Amino acid sequence: MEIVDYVTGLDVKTVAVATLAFLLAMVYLRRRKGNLPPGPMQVPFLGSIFALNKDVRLFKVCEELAKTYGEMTTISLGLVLDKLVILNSADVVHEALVEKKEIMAGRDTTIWSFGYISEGFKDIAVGDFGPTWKLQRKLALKAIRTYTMGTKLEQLLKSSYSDVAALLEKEKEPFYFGEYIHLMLYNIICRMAFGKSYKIDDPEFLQWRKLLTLLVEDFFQSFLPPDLLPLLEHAPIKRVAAYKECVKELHGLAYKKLKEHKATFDPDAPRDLMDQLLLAQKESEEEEGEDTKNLLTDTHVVQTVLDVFFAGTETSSETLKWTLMYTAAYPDVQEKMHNEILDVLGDSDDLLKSKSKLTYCDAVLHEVMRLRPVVPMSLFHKVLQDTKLREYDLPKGTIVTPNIWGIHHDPANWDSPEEFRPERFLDEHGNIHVDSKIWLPFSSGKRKCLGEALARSDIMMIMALFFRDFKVSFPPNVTGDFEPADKIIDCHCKRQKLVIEKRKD
Ligand code: HEM
Repeated sequence: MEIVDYVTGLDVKTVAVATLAFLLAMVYLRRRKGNLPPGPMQVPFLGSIFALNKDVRLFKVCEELAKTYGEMTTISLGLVLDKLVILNSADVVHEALVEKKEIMAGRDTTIWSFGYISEGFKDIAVGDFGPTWKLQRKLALKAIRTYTMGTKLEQLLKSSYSDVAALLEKEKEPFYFGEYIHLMLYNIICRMAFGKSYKIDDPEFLQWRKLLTLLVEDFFQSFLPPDLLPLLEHAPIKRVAAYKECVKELHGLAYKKLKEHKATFDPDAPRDLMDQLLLAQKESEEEEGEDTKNLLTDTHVVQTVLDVFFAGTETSSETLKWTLMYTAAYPDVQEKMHNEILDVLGDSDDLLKSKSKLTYCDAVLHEVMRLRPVVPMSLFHKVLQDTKLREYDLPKGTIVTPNIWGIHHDPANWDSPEEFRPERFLDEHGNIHVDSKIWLPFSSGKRKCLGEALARSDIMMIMALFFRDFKVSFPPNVTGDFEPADKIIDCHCKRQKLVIEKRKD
């Protein structure tokens, strides 16, 4: 839809002239000269439109461009992002994100919609590198560890799983399985964040789900007019108003939770992630003095919890969806997983102990995440000081990102990369063997996914319970659609039906 369609009540000529003048000024100011890596032709305002319009999925386009431009490609997303350097080879990604990790740890804080939802980039995922981000990340990791290290995660996962398993058992015909996976992951995260056991039809739970799904599935899939021209934030544009309304509702829910938690907070008995963060806030004030007060304000606490929601639910649930798709397509793999789970876990429910012994299941998960990395272009990084990468100069402020999808599908890294072959992750003794330079679904370096341990524990435990109890297959005469959905930066599974039957053994 054209921007002008959104605008009501303004003289179109005035808007057009003002916009054009503003665009020209922006282009002039944002033009960066220098010795950047090569890339496809760019046109004013529209950037690399001719190369990018070949496929809506940026990761697919970048995979193709890498074949022409090699280890690094520079593209332009027009007015939103003038220059984006894509790192295509495993070696270059390592050099940039690991060897130069301090330099590559920034985030672009010019995108209006990200700034709006994060109340001025006060979260971890889009917050720029600096003392606040460091403290926030450290504390969030500490809080998350209280779940991954002990039995807490296992307990809340089991109860979310059993709610969903009861629903799955009722389904006799092929059905849209994705909804159930979503439900389970949202409920696990809600329980972890707020300690609240929602029933599946609880209005508050449904409200969380509705808002997060709307943001991730709709608003974050394209740029909003103020991302192109910040001034448009104040223009009467319907889509911007809808976004603001959605964010307002989300913040309303989150701050209500904060208020409830503060009113009943007991530092000796933290109940959930929000309490853990409040405790960390209190401790850091005591340990490091009043200075840290401004580093971890209530806004930071709320934003950290929202980060866990945003970053943790879609990613894990999409990974599980892909796992079900691949295991439906490879029944022999599924049987091997089932047998391993019976051997290791049996009828017991000691998931924590068993998880590390499920090596074949773990290899399957690695292979699914290689073939379908759900964040295939990572999150964009900002270069914090002038630097060189190979023969190219990357000035301070350049935006770079690893081409995770490309690296996972590159024949230079993987034998027959398009084949689903979990054994490639097993050594001759049957142990997991992973080269972290070429397997990077969680990215690498300073900004590496904060929730990797949590996601992997979560997914492995759900897999153990699910593949022990259920069998998954495609409906008769269906082979499954493995093409990622038409999303710009996410590798999501298309909505489709599966047959899920309770096992009798
Ligand atoms: C299968 C599941 C997941 C995948 C594939 C995944 C992948 C990623 C990737 C590729 C990034 C970008 C890293 C970069 O900028 O280089 C990221 C960032 C992040 N992830 Fe995950 N993620 C997953 C689950 C989770 C979970 C469960 C959480 C919850 C705690 C989480 C929290 C975050 C946060 C907070 C960041 C931003 C880190 C920062 O900027 O410092 N993720 N994730």
